[in-house]
Amino acid sequence: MSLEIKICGLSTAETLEAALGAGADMVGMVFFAPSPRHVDFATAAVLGAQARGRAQIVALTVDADDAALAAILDALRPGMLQLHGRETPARVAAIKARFGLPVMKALGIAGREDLAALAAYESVADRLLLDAKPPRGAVLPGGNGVTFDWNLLAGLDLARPFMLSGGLDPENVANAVRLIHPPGLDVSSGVERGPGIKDPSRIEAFLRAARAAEAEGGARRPSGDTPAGATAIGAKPTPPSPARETSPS
Ligand SMILES: O=C(O)c1ccccc1NCC(=O)[C@H](O)[C@H](O)COP(=O)(O)O
Repeated sequence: MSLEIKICGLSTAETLEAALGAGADMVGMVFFAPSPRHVDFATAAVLGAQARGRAQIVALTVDADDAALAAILDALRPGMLQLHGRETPARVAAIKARFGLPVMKALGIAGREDLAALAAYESVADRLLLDAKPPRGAVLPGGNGVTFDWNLLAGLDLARPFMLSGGLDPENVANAVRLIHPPGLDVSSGVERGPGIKDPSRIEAFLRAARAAEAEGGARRPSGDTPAGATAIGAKPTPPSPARETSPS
């Protein structure tokens, strides 16, 4: 399976077009009012029509109830739901049963202990999004531009595909691909020129860098086979790049 790349938090026709034109596999729209990337239903309907048939459309929600989910689905008509709140495995299963869409569950990773939650979710979700845990005091559960120690995922072998997420950008994504060979990548802040303001040139640069690293390293390797240029898996943890200064507007 080739590397799947999601550009998240798109909110304008111009930046959505940049992501689609640059070959994004998935495009995410955020339905979370405190986010600078939040889209209203009218905008969602327009962006959904623009993206349909060109990439997987992902609706991103946070602890939304069934009525809110139904309204979002009616507006955006997504192909996938991303649950980025405290949804339990049972809630994930209930949403799948109720709405009949593939579900990607986001999980926050800060330390090895956070990997314990993966098993319960990989049995109910179609895909996992492994994001950095929000920094203390963060307003948003995601989209914070913060990385975590990617070495924590060395040799990770899940029953479901996962997307590496959190603080990725055009400058660091190649190393993430070489180190982890993730099945998927997800980015939001790292392709913006300010909170919620996507930058077409950074979207294009991110996709270009990720695809080049994928071509260089090929498909996912068994653990222990570290390609040249990458930090040896299991070596001294790669210090996360400094959290980007992002503050929700
Ligand atoms: O992006 C947001 O504003 C957001 C708000 C509330 C919940 C989740 C949110 N984003 C989820 C994503 O999938 C982001 O792409 C992911 O957290 C990575 O963000 P970043 O570190 O900025 O690349």
